[in-house]
Amino acid sequence: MELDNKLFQTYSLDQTVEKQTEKLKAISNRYERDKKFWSTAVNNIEEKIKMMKQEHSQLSLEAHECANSIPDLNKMVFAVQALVSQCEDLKAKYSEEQAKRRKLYNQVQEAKGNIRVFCRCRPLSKAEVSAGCATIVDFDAAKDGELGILSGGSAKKTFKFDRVYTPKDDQVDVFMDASAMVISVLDGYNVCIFAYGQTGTGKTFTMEGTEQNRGVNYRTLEELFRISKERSETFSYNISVSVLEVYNEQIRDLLAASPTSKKLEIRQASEGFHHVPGIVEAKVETTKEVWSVLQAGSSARAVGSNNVNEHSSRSHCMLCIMVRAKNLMNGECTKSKLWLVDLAGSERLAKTDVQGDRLKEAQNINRSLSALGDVISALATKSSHIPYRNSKLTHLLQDSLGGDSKTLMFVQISPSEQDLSETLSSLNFATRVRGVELGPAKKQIDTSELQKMKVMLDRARLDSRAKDDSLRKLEESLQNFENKARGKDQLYKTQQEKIKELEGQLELKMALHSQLEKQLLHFSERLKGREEICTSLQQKVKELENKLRERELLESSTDQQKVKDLEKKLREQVRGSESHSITLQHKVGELERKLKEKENNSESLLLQKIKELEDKLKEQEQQLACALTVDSTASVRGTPLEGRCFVRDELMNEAEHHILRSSNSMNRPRSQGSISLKGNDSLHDTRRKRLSRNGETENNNIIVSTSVIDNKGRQSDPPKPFVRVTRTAKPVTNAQRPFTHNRTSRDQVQGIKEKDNKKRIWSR
Ligand SMILES: Nc1ncnc2c1ncn2[C@@H]1O[C@H](COP(=O)(O)OP(=O)(O)OP(=O)(O)O)[C@@H](O)[C@H]1O
Repeated sequence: MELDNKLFQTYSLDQTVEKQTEKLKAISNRYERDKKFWSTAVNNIEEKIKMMKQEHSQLSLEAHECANSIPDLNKMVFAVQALVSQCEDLKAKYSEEQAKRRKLYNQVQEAKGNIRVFCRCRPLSKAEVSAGCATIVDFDAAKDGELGILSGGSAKKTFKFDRVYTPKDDQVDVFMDASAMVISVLDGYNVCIFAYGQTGTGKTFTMEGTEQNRGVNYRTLEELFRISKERSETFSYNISVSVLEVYNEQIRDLLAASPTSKKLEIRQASEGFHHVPGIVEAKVETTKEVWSVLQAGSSARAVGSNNVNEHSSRSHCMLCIMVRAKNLMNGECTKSKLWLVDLAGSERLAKTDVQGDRLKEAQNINRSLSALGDVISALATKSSHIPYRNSKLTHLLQDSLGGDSKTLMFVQISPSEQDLSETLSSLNFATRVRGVELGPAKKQIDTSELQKMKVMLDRARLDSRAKDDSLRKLEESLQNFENKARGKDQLYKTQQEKIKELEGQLELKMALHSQLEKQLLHFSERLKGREEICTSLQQKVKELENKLRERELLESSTDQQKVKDLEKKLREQVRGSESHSITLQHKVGELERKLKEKENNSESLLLQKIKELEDKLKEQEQQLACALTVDSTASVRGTPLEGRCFVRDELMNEAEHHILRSSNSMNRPRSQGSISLKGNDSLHDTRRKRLSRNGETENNNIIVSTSVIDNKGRQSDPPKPFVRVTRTAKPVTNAQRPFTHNRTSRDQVQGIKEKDNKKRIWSR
């Protein structure tokens, strides 16, 4: 019990310890989790505080800056307003100045003459030098635009031009003077630059040039792009290029992808604007594109010709640069043309020298060049009719030659004495051209753009309104900025408050953290104490278990020994009882036999006794009858009839018992008396001994013997109240059973016999 108690206590202690450990584990886990959480939270808060402090300092700086910058901003706004108004004024002044500049420029141009002639003399070619050709050109007064031709040895013929270029002057020098004329096309004037002269005098060299020494064409376009870029804020330009060739009075598009048989004709689209429908207008935006376009035209010119130089000298190469300009300030749109023409060779061919196609070519060239001369003559004489349509060349140049346009002529001459006549002829033609007085150039305003200009004007108004709005918005944004600054101040204050709150929270959490650590230490100490108790208890339990095992071992060995001894004794007793039962059975058999004999002898004696008893009975009946008469008188006094009957029955029973007792007393001493003396007593003794040892009573055993086997000899289930008895009765050996069984059967037989005797007695 102690062990059990101890075990139970240890078990309960274990359980409590386990629970406590679990609780402690949970607490420690929770603590660890909380610790981690709080440490991360603390770190986060610290970082946030740092960030907020930084933000705070930044915000405070910004707020200070904002506060400081408010008067500056006000100043800036005023300055911006002033600048806007100044800008408007400047724009107006600029446009006025531009107009004035253009007017003055044109006046200068007009003063110089709208047709300007530059004379350029090529150097002697190698062939000419090797041939020992002498130079007939005098460049002494070239800077003053004077050129002397030494015709024969006598006299020097002088020619005056706008510029005279010596063979030493390069392409840059030539273009520098031409560029002023070129810029006019961007201002909306039609311009024509053409090179006139004898074959091989350097027309193509001046206009096209080479890749290393690029000519007027390329440099013109380059300059146009440069100036258009410069003016990109005030003007937008759209530049396109067409390359044509007039050969044998036929126009050929040199930029066309494939040569067509269809003849290109000149059409008048509007007043002062002629064009060739169907020609390619290549839009160029870079100088690289220009060069590729010019190269394409140059290569196309050579197609179908055996001798490139010959072909180029027999056709007019015309480069048309179309400029669409838009003044972004006033919305003025212009559409102007710049013709750059490399004319065919101007040499006069003798009719007898050439025939056939060559003659036709020469005639066509002469016709076109004389048409050009006629046009110039007409322009010089201010004729009402200018014969532009006499040739394709003049027809194409109609818009850009004379009238409202500006013209520049390069008269190319050879220095060689061999080409003297042709040089003089060219110089005379050039002098004639230079003598032409043109009226003031007229700007080619694009009338179709008038509507657009109106729209532009409206847009400009809208823009000015939008600017006003933007100014208002600027003011509003300034106010917003001020408000933001105030809001930032407010935010700064709230953030400071938040920081304080967070610091307080942090302190609280730190205190909680330290408290939790203390709790953890306390719990860990308790846990250690419990663990020590637990280990000591476990040791005790182990000791007790060992003791218990030892005891169990000892007890089991002694019990086994006892059981073995008892078994031995029991076996011996069983053997003794078996031998005894066998002797008893023998005795019973003898007794039964003797009984039968005695029954036979006693029957006569019984009959006598029965008679005696009958007599006695009769006497008693008589006495009873007398007594009944006495009782009848007594009944009158109140004795119940039932009571009398009872007395009678009692008497009868008594008589019966007497008879039975007598009969038994006669039978039993002989039949059962010896058994009770010898067999039963000894059996009872042994049984009593066994029962007394087992703690049972004799009666119980009797009950067992009667309860286990019924009258019919069948074994029935024992009644429930005797369950314990039947269990204790089990050790009864098999040797005893026949005895009990015999005894009961014998009792039954005895009972039956007694009943028969009674019946017999009563029947008698
Ligand atoms: N100013 C110059 N400096 C150096 N060389 C020049 C100059 N002018 C012309 N030449 C050279 O003279 C030669 C003939 O020139 P170019 O072909 O330009 O003459 P052209 O008048 O165009 O002839 P064509 O009428 O046959 O076309 C070329 O080889 C060219 O390089």
